[in-house]
Amino acid sequence: MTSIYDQIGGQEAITAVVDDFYLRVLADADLAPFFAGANMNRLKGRQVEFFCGALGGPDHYAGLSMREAHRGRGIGQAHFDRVATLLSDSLRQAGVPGPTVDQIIAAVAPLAGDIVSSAVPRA
Ligand code: HEM
Repeated sequence: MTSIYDQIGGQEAITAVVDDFYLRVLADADLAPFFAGANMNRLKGRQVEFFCGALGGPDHYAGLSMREAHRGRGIGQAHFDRVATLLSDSLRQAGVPGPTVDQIIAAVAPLAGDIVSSAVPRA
């Protein structure tokens, strides 16, 4: 069976989606503060590698585990859900078919267990 990675256009497509995704994240007043001081180019590179591996493509991800990367950042479930919504918007914008978008969001949803560390979303 063709991987989601191949279906959506491989690394080039994922790079475009990740670029668009972080534009949306940084434009969101609730999410932007989490990324103050982040090296966005490095983060984008890691995110592209992470998604390539997670969606069935080549796995060159050498970054931190999801738990290590997000520990102590006070990320609530509402923040996670907002990030998932923006990712979904970027995927649709890139022309990824709805059912495939749903599959991708379903694949990342369980990561909340490692990423969310605060029950109460930060105001
Ligand atoms: C689908 C969910 C998510 C995935 C797949 C993901 C993936 C990643 C990856 C791959 C890294 C880089 C780790 C490294 O440097 O080795 C990272 C870092 C980070 N993530 Fe996430 N993340 C997700 C959700 C979130 C959410 C919901 C927030 C906050 C609202 C967030 C905030 C951050 C921050 C602040 C960093 C560190 C940036 C830096 O200073 O380098 N992430 N994430």
